[in-house]
Amino acid sequence: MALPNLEESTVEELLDAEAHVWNHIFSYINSMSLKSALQLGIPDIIHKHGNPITLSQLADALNINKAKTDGLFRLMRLLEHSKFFDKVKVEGEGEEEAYSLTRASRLLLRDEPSSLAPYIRAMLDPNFMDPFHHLSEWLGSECPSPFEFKHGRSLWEYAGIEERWNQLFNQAMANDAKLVTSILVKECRHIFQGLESLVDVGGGAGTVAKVVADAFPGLKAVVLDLPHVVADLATSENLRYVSGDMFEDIPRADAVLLKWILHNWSDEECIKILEKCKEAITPSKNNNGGKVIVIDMILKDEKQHHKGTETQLLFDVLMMTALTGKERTEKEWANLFFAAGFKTYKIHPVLRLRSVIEIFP
Ligand SMILES: C[S@@+](CC[C@H](N)C(=O)[O-])C[C@H]1O[C@@H](n2cnc3c(N)ncnc32)[C@H](O)[C@@H]1O
Ligand SMILES: O=c1cc(-c2ccc(O)cc2)oc2c(O)c(O)ccc12
Repeated sequence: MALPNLEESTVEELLDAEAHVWNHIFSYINSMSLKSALQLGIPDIIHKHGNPITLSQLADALNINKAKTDGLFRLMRLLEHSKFFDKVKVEGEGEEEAYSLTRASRLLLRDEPSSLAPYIRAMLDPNFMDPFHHLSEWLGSECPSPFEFKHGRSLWEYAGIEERWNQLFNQAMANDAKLVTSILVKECRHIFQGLESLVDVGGGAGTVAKVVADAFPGLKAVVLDLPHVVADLATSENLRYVSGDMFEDIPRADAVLLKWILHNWSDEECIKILEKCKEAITPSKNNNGGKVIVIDMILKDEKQHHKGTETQLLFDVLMMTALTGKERTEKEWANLFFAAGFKTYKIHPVLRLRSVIEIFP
């Protein structure tokens, strides 16, 4: 195939290439505009207003400097373009326009059970974004990750000493867990039905374990996580926290859950974790147990130009930047499962970009 040559390109092709570069350079303005809208509380204000809100009503509610109303208009115009807000006609003097929420901005509401607001706040915090400035230097270094290159210690060590960072990270994870679990208990009942015990390894604050234990009476859940995550969390009737290290010991149970764990780690580390999980599971007593349940992405074939491919590739670079992990294709997953001694697996592609994978010894 001939290489694209700028001298032989049409004007149209040249300008397309320039726009492509500009969009990539400035895509952070999308993130920062979203962050500002959240900081200002715009989604909550529109929601509280009850009806679509005009620009002047929004400016009044925000109590901004009135001379900056045009700035607010321009911020809203970009976010409307990115489908965070809709503009609708309202009755009034003349044909006034007003902003309403979209499904995406409903996910930013403070009191929405599946709100992603804390997730956005964490991920767009300068401390979280810093390691991405060091990707190229890291490639020439001996350091395990750009995160460690920037912060001088691994993500888990850093979380153990930087309490504000730890809180932001755990809240972001709990945020995602809420959204995922609301889908899991609807779409994946057959995976949990009949289990009497479940260990959520690296289960964070216990968001998933709590909802699953409540949704399946008779199931007792244990959350295993590092001391700085679970130290102060209270045990309840069907949920217990264990502080420990999954590379050392995992409490025994009918099934083990690994949500957003394996993509944090290298192949060698994953095999060690999976071997520990295999030791922990009680062979099935015909109660649907004796398995490990993995929730992670399965990389789509890049050549198919699947709509979610970009998101999956972004997560892959995220895992490389934050930790020593990666996103994996089905073949790469299968290799890990077999290397750890598992015999079969079953994929349930119920979460669009992520899958629930049951693996059996
Ligand atoms: C990406 S978070 C996922 C949290 C949760 N599973 C979820 O999806 O919301 C990874 C979790 O693994 C925990 N973790 C890291 N190293 C661990 C270890 N050696 N033993 C147990 N948990 C660990 C972290 O503290 C963190 O809570
Ligand atoms: O969504 C995330 C984000 C991170 C993350 C981002 C930026 C940093 O400087 C550190 C970490 O880490 C995640 C993670 O480890 C995971 O398993 C799932 C999601 C995310």
